[in-house]
Amino acid sequence: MKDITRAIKYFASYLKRYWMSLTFVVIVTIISTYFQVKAPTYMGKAITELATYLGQYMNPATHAVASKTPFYNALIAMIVFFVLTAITMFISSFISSRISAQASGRMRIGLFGKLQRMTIKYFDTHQDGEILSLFTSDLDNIFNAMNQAIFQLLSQFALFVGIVWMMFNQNTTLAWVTMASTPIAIVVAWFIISRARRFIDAQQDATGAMNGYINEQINGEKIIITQGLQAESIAGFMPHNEKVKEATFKGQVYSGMLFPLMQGLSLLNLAIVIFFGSWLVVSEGMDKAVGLGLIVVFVNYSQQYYQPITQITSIYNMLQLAVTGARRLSEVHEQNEETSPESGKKISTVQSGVTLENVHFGYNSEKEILHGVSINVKKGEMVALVGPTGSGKTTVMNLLNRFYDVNEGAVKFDNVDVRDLDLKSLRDHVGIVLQDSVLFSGTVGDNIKFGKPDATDDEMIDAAKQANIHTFIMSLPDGYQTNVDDENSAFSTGQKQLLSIARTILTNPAFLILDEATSNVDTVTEARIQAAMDNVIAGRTSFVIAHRLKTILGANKIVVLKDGQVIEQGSHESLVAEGGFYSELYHNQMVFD
Ligand SMILES: Nc1ncnc2c1ncn2[C@@H]1O[C@H](COP(=O)(O)OP(=O)(O)OP(=O)(O)O)[C@@H](O)[C@H]1O
Repeated sequence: MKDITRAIKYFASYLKRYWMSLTFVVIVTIISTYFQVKAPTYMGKAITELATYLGQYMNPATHAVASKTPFYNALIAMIVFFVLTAITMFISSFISSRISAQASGRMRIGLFGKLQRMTIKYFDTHQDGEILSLFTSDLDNIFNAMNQAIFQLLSQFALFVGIVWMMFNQNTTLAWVTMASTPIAIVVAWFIISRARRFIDAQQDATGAMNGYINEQINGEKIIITQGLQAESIAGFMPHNEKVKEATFKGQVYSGMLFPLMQGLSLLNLAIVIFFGSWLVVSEGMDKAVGLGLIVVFVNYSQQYYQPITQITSIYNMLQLAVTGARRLSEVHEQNEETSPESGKKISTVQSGVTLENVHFGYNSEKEILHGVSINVKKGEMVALVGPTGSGKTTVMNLLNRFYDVNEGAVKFDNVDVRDLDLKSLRDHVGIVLQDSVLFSGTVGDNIKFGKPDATDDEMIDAAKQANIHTFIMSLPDGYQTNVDDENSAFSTGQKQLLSIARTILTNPAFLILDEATSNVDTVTEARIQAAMDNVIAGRTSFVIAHRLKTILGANKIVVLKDGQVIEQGSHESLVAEGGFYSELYHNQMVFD
């Protein structure tokens, strides 16, 4: 019930701007239903008039006065009503499709916009596939429901009410006879739908598990090939496929049963209606022509009567999926967004330095990761952070850029707490080169200009030269115009890092964070990256997280982090002389290098 309230709120928030169009759809649907349920009465009238005409025509006494005009009039009225039904249905379906497309378009924009305002925590705690499925399966389910189910629900409900109303208007006894089998129809439809739904749910679960397996195997394809495990991989796939096949088949069997069964029930009902109708006509001594007309009218209503029951029960599944989708999207919209203070201080450069003051931090309340960390980076200095894996180096970087807020203590730029700084201004002046460099679709030039789209070509080339990547770019078929998606220009990890350094150089950040930018590359590329890093660091206040200690020998200060605490800090020489943890780390690495 909570889900339904949430879904209604979600739909209402997007649909309220279309209230005029929606009201129009409701009115047109009611008019359309009126035409649809009224048409059979003219069909009945046409039959009555035809029977009357034939009676008069056959009788020599009335032969001369027999006229087909009333029959033709009723026939024309019937056709007009059928045509009007079709036209109004088309209008209503056209407008509701437009509303659905526009509303789901807005939902998509709303979701994408929301994601752009979300905290890093959200992305750290949700898988890519999970986020992507909000756009693919959830929004699709919502669109389908809005486009088909809601319109269907409205029109079928109106049809049901209209038919019942018209039947009672025409003949109460026959109306009850037609409706007598309703409970059976509802129970049958409900049983089949709930069985089918169980298998459809099982099918979705099995498909999810199968996709997970495929994803894992594709990611590990290199290991599978090198270890010759292809046959095992296929063997592991088989049970997943089998489960999907079974559940799909059973689901289809049940949902496929619904229409034939309802059709059968409807035909049985038709026979009952004809039987009782004829009995009624005879027992009430009705006029032959009127009685015939009445039976024709009820034959028609009885056929139409089952349609809403079948349709409404069969769209239940679609509605259920849309309710789930709306709940999942509402949950995203309820997530915290990044906050920037009302009139946050703006920064343009680093005047005195960047400091962490007695910082305590944990990603969640159960586990503290940093326990009172204090680091001071003076203006123009390069400070390097080293420490074993899991010691909290990346966490420090996350706090410097305000991806997360500290629990205790403070991160300060020129003695101003980052929480008091304008967030955009902070991000504009902090440049980051991450461990995994990402290229966006577009050209090499677009990628370098990503952070500063209005940069001139000369500025772009200058940044690429400083990043040691210009010569490589010029060797590509289209130089800076080369598309990064082009399969002939696949970029190595090192080249991606150099492009990412060029991108950072172009934004000319006041404070620079380099996160393990030299891991995963060969020694030649490492030397090029080192030179590029030296260029980007020169004259800037910077903070480097490095695993390869020789890349940070020139740092003004090295801070050693262990288990979330600073255990040593000083210059390379002084730390080596101290003979502590750093000294041991350095000598161990020198052996391997
Ligand atoms: N998003 C997160 N949510 C919860 N815990 C996290 C998150 N990111 C990191 N951690 C935990 O915080 C601790 C410090 O991780 P961090 O990534 O800062 O270490 P690191 O020194 O950068 O390690 P490495 O050298 O391996 O990159 C680890 O115990 C890790 O499991």
